[in-house]
Amino acid sequence: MTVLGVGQGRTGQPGEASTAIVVDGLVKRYGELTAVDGVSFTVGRGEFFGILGPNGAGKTTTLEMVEGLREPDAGTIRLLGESPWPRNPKLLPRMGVQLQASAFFEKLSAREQLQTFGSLYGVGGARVDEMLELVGLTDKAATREDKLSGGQRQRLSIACALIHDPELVFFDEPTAALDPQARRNLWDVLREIQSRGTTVVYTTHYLDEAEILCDRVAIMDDGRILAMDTPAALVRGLEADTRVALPNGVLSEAEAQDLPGAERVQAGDLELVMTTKHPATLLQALAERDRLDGVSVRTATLEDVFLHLTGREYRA
Ligand SMILES: Nc1ncnc2c1ncn2[C@@H]1O[C@H](COP(=O)(O)OP(=O)(O)OP(=O)(O)O)[C@@H](O)[C@H]1O
Repeated sequence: MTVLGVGQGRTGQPGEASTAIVVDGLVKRYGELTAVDGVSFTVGRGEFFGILGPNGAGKTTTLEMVEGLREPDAGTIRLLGESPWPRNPKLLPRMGVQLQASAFFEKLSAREQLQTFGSLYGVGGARVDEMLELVGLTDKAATREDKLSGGQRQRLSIACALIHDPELVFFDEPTAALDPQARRNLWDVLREIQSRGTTVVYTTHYLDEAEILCDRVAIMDDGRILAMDTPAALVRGLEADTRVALPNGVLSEAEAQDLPGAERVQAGDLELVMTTKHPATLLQALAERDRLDGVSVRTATLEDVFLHLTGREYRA
């Protein structure tokens, strides 16, 4: 396992000032079950850090302990240099936690929800408008929260978590149960939040999404972190083959076998699949022969990393 040290993420500046979170040896038991089993990680300031894993991996329990909502059985947590447990009032203005949509105040419009949350921190007015704009809800400002779509409600709950301009925000599965388009819209919002310098810690069971959004990820299973690094480094560490496929009829099997870089060739019903450790060589050879029509290239993903780590297919 490769573990990046303090501040070696986006900031590249090692040292205490660049550290937002330090978690060491976290344990949580529910009766016989050890839901979180010795979890340690560090998040640098400004980093977008993802905790990934299938259902029941222990992501939410970990997040709730880090947020100060749940007491750990063992281990230590420092958030912005402070301990979040027992409830630490000094941290509250500096961190944001996305509440479940069910925690909205009843019968209020999107704008009123934000104003109400804002008033708890003494902010309002322009900041409310700015947040509506950030999450793309300006034209829904007057709409009651229970009349918003699932994606819009998620975006409103993200805006509520950000209303007081925290240094650090936590999102627990913000894109769960959204359709693909709504998920993508939310990715833009999450990226924008990060580009403003906010540290983001989020959980997801969508590995493809984490690969796109996160600076670093921790892959969890059965209460433990199995690997932690940038998505690219985790995938690179597999040294997996690249799969280059052409629709049938573009190239014969014999021609494919003669191509430089094509290590294995498999003729299927619909396509011819070549696997290679040298995709550039193989693609160049195909280009020279003018055989790139309909080509598809698949490199390894975090799902392959999960398979490699656990020996089983990833099931979100
Ligand atoms: N309050 C609780 N009491 C007893 N067991 C719990 C409690 N909360 C969680 N668990 C169990 O602890 C394990 C980890 O749950 P957790 O919710 O942290 O996982 P998760 O990775 O967030 O999963 P999901 O993606 O489904 O939310 C699961 O087996 C769950 O059933």
